Amino acid sequence: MKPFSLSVPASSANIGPGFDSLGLAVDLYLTLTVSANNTWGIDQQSEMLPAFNNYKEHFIYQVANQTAALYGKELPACYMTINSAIPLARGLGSSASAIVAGIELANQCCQLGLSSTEKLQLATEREGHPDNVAAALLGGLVVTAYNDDKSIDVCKINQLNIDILVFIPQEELKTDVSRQVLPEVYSRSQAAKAGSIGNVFIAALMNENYELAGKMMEKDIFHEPFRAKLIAKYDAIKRMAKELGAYGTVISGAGPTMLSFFPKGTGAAIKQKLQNTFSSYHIQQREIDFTGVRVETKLV
Ligand SMILES: Nc1ncnc2c1ncn2[C@@H]1O[C@H](COP(=O)(O)OP(=O)(O)O)[C@@H](O)[C@H]1O
Ligand SMILES: N[C@@H](CCOP(=O)(O)O)C(=O)O
Repeated sequence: MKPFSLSVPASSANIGPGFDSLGLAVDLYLTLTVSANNTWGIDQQSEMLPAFNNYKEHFIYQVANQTAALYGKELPACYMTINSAIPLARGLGSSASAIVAGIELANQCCQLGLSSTEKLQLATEREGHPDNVAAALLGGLVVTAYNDDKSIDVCKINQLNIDILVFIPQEELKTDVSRQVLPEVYSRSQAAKAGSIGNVFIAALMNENYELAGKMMEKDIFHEPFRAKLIAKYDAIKRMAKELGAYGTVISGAGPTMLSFFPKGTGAAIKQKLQNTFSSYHIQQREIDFTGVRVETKLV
């Protein structure tokens, strides 16, 4: 096996009304450098990454091992260096990136020849929803549907002429905890309204009508009203971002990170003003990653 490296972007799911459907790939990366070895070795170079005692406990190894086994293969022993700039449990898809990395690790090490569709299928089954994993795999803004037969339909939007700010707090919020506050059922009128808001949101983005898209972003019915209470400065961040010209501000994924869309070219100056007010948050301007997972075999 030739040495290779993998990089997988972070992702922001939902973007307001697209609960479990929309995902936006952002330029924070999980990276793996992998080479064949006599025994397994995992070297984590980022303090953010979760501690482990034995390689068999490592989440990425487990996903890779399970993927290889599904295709009747055994994962060969590797030495793997892992780095990450994706904060854990903040609503930026760290678990989705780790799942995509594990699947790609097995794909490369065992020469599975998996297609994008197969990778998306495996990753969605592991994560439970396709929004983050589709963005991490494909890049861009993905619009997904997870069908009753477990197949996934996906469209990718590559044209977004906006600046993006993310507000990352110090506190973690696990996705499973943040899903527990959501209702099991919605009435027909709520579902119809929530669906129509999502439809207008995507149509407005396609028309580059960002004012309308921003208005729709902030009208979600599926999850934001229930999760807002889990985020300390939810209302204050939305209010100030709007005053400074944001099209719209939403919870990133299951939270607690928030994300704003701003007119192109305005993000950098506005970021500074917001950072001065919300000093407990790490506010970053991020770019959209339009590529998704990358594999590089020409290592120096
Ligand atoms: N690179 C990684 N290596 C190992 N485990 C990871 C990695 N990234 C994420 N995880 C696991 O996923 C958990 C976070 O998942 P989750 O609660 O869904 O939050 P999010 O995906 O929004 O960051 C972490 O606490 C950790 O258990
Ligand atoms: N659609 C999911 C997205 C979770 O994203 P994460 O980045 O918080 O894992 C949800 O809203 O629960």
